[in-house]
Amino acid sequence: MVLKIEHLTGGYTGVPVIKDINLEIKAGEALGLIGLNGAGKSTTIKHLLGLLRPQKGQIRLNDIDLSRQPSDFKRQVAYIPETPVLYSELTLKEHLELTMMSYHLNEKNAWVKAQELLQLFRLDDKLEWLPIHFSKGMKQKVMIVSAFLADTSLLVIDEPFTGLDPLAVSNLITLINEATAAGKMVLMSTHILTGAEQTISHYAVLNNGTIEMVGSLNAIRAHYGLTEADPIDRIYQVLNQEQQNA
Ligand SMILES: Nc1ncnc2c1ncn2[C@@H]1O[C@H](COP(=O)(O)OP(=O)(O)OP(=O)(O)O)[C@@H](O)[C@H]1O
Repeated sequence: MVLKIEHLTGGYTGVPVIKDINLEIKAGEALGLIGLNGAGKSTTIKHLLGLLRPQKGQIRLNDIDLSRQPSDFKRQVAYIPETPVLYSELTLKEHLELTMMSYHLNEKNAWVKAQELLQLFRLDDKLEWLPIHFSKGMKQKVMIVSAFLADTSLLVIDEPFTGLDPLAVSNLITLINEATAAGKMVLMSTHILTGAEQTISHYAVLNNGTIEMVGSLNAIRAHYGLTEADPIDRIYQVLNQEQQNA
């Protein structure tokens, strides 16, 4: 399996927000999408989820083209949004049943996996709860459980670490590492670089709607003139300086 984003130009109106984006994620790889606020990370993700129509370019998972076979493509993709999206009238159990139906999962096998994930995130005794009873972090955990339950080839994760306690962060990192070890692909947008390095194989830096570079953490350090002693988050200061000089 390979995800290919080729010459993607798009956005919300006629004026493109992202321009000529080229990205590739192979089986077993986790790509970190980084960049300042407004750089175009969420817009790229919205295109990848089929929520926005490209002005130019294409997105393919192997030979499945998103614009031509949207249902086949979307069945291969699970998404963990930055802000949890839950139906107020559905219990946790019903949310998981919805995931099982949407992804055509075998219910018996899926419940075995669901129980493991629920236990990991300490939600196993909350199956009858409605979203109103959940804290922000618990809602985020429901999104995580649903996404890993879906067992798709590609996992798209937007700002995964905000709002989670350290135990949940550590469990999420373990799950992502297990997914890539099993040959799945991950695209993760994140501002929190410390910690992300435990899961991410390479990074793409978005700056003002274009990909400025793709590479390992060391390649990024070299590109932006950072030394090994510099905290990796220093990259944001360099990007900010670049924008001010432009
Ligand atoms: N719904 C929208 N309609 C019009 N323009 C939008 C919309 N959402 C975002 N934009 C614009 O698109 C550009 C890229 O925004 P995007 O949300 O992709 O950035 P981001 O890199 O995800 O930022 P952040 O780190 O703040 O989440 C910004 O200039 C933003 O103003």
